[in-house]
Order: sequence, then structure tokens, then C-alpha cells
Amino acid sequence: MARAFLVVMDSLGIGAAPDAGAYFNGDLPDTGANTLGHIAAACAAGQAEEGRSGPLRLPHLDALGLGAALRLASGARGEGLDADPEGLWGVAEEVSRGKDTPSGHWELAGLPVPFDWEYFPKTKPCFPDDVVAEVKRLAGVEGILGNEHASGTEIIARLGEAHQRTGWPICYTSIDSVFQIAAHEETFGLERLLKLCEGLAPMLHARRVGRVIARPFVGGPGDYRRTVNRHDYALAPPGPTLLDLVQGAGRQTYTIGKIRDIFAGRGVGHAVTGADADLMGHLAEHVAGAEEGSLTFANFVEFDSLYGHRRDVSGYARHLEWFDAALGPILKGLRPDDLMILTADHGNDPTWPGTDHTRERVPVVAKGPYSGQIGIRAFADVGASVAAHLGIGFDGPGQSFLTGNDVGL
Ligand SMILES: O=P(O)(O)O[C@H]1O[C@H](CO)[C@@H](O)[C@H]1O
Ligand SMILES: [Mn+2]
Ligand SMILES: [Mn+2]
Repeated sequence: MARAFLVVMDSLGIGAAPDAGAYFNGDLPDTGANTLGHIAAACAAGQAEEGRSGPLRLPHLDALGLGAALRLASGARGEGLDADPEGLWGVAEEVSRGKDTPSGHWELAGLPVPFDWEYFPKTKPCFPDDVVAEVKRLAGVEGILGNEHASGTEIIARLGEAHQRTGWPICYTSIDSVFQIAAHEETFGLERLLKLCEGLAPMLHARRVGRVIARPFVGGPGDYRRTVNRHDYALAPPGPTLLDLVQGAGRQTYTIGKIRDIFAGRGVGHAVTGADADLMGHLAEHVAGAEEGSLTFANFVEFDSLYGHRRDVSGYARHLEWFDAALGPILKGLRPDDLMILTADHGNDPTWPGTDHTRERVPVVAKGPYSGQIGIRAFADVGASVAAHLGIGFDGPGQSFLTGNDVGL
């Protein structure tokens, strides 16, 4: 029986989406953003030399069709990404209005988001009084710090010391529908932070704020570092997704990384989390041992969280090259009737102003018993194709792109 592996390279956009003009980083529209294209260009120009050097080298992803997808999506050549695709390859576009992680993943899993998320205004303070009061009540503190739009690493560098002195949690948001709480793992306490976020989540979910995110950190003044104990308390998907469908068909569903949080645990049979390096080990183990007929759904978040939001071009390129090198042996371990699709949930161009996601098209490249170009598709077609590969009927909005290609099963 066939198995499926759906792997999200978080934020690896390949060129502005047609509706990018309606999305912003600060005052600048996302028109012209191109996460992969601009990284490749910076590498070729010798402008991404920290911890790596020269043109971007992604031989495994490029052989599957990554460079071809970049050219199709944006017209950008992608210096160093010139292979003739061996796999099934193409591009996907999002219809959900948010350019955030849950919107992207739900839609990839066959569920476009049918509503608008609630966002916080770009004022300071930005949070309503009753929400602040609830944070104080749950945490048993007299006040909160932050209460503004901020980048997570910048705000802990700025307010970490005051947080340790007062014991007040640092609360901030972004252009996404999120309420983030940063607190020191030792002086505030990790368990206490997680309980605070869990307790606050229902109030915010009721207002369509997508996620409450615990952002624990360690260290001292001048050297605060976030840890891998981040936890997202996400609104549950408003309808069935690919995970529910596969589980409902009596198949095993495995998730790797943030996927369990993004789907609020719905349809998740078995889950592992950790840093991307650990997740790659888990992906290799799943390719070696996942049950026949199963779905493995993975998210590699560090492209986005460590490099995209931080506007770190060298770091993003380095992580791509690490990912590609580690993926090589994993691709070789796939069985003849397995399908592995690699894609992304939105963009996060590290050469772009601001620190927020960018509204982009994403690549869809696959290894399996199919090949050929699938053109520019909808995100939901990814979920429909996975279901089709597994032989499970799916009446969601997507159309499988496997039909019409060289089906070797
Ligand atoms: O700056 P940090 O804390 O990494 O926040 C980023 O992470 C959030 C959730 O993915 C996004 O909304 C973005 O603002
Ligand atoms: Mn994301
Ligand atoms: Mn992000």
C-alpha cells in the first residue's frame, strides 16, 4: 500500500503572489518579494557568506524541480538552480486571506480559511483591557510588559531584564493573528508560562485570534536566547482536514514538528517535536518505518523563525543547504510507491524590509511514481493529491494533480 510524506519548508516562497499588493511589511507592499529568488541572487553576488559561500547549492531539491518552480512562479532564474526536473513539480497559490502559518497549512490540507482572523492594531498599547486583565489574573501579577507589535528576539533583548526584575510577562503581537507571551524559563517558570497561555487561549480563540504562543527564553541581560520549548495554542481548524480524513479512513497519521499544534491535535495519531536537526532524524526514521498506507506530515520551522523573521540571508541559505544535504539520503530511502511532496506555507523574504511574512507563491516538488509539470495550482490541490495517492476519497475544494501525469502505480 502507498505511503505519503508531506513536508513543509516553512516560509520558502518563490515569488510574489498575484494579490501581494494587498499585503504589507510596514508601509511597503509585498509585491516583488521572492524568498528563494532573492536568497539565490544574494548568494551568487557573494552577499551571503556567513558560515557558507558562493552560489546556492541545493542539488536534491533542484533535481526535483525547485529551480524550475521558481522560474515558473516568478520568472527569476535562480542562480545555481538550473537542473532539468526529474520529479513532479509546479507552483501553488493561496486563496485564504491570511499569510500566516495556520492559513497556509490548513489550506494545503484541503481547508481554505473561510473567515477573517482578528488582528491587533498597530498602536501601543495594542491589546484590549479585558485581555490584559485576564493575563494578569491567570499569571497572578500586577502588570504586563510590551503590549505592542514587536519582533520576538528584539523584545526580549529590550525587556528581558525588566521582566526578570518585575516578574511581569512580556506580551506582544505581529502582523499575524497572534498573542505571544515571552517569559524566562527559570525565573518565571516554563510550566507556569505554558499554563498561562493555555488558560488564555479560549478567550482569544473565541475572538478569532488564531494563536496564543508561549515564547520561553533563558540567559541573562545582553544574552537572552529563546528555547525550543515554544508552544502554540491554536484555534482548531473549522472543518475536516487531510489529517482527519486519513485518520478517519483507519490509517496512521504521524506529525513532525509544529504540525500537531497547527491542527490543534486534530487527526494527529503520533507526534514528535524538536529542533529542525532532530526533526530531520525523525523524518528519516519515518521513511524507514512508517506504516503502509500512512501519512507523515512534517514542518521545518527554522527557515522562518530563525532566519526569515530575522532577515538573515546567510542563515537562510545555510539552512537550505543543510536541509538539502540531509534530504538526499532520505529521498533515496523512499519505497517505489511512496510519494513525498515538499512545499511551503507562505513567504518570508529575508531581503525584504520589515520582519513579517511575505505573500508569495510556493513550490510543489515531489518524488514518487509521478513526474511532469503540474503548472500553477491551488494550495488545496496538495491535500487532494495526497489523498488520491493514498486511495482515500476527498470531497474538499482541491483537485489532485496526480491525474494526467505519469502514474506508475
Ligand atoms: O518575532 P517572532 O516572535 O519570531 O514572531 C514571529 O512568530 C510568529 C508566529 O509564527 C509570527 O507572527 C511572527 O511574528
Ligand atoms: Mn509558517
Ligand atoms: Mn513566521
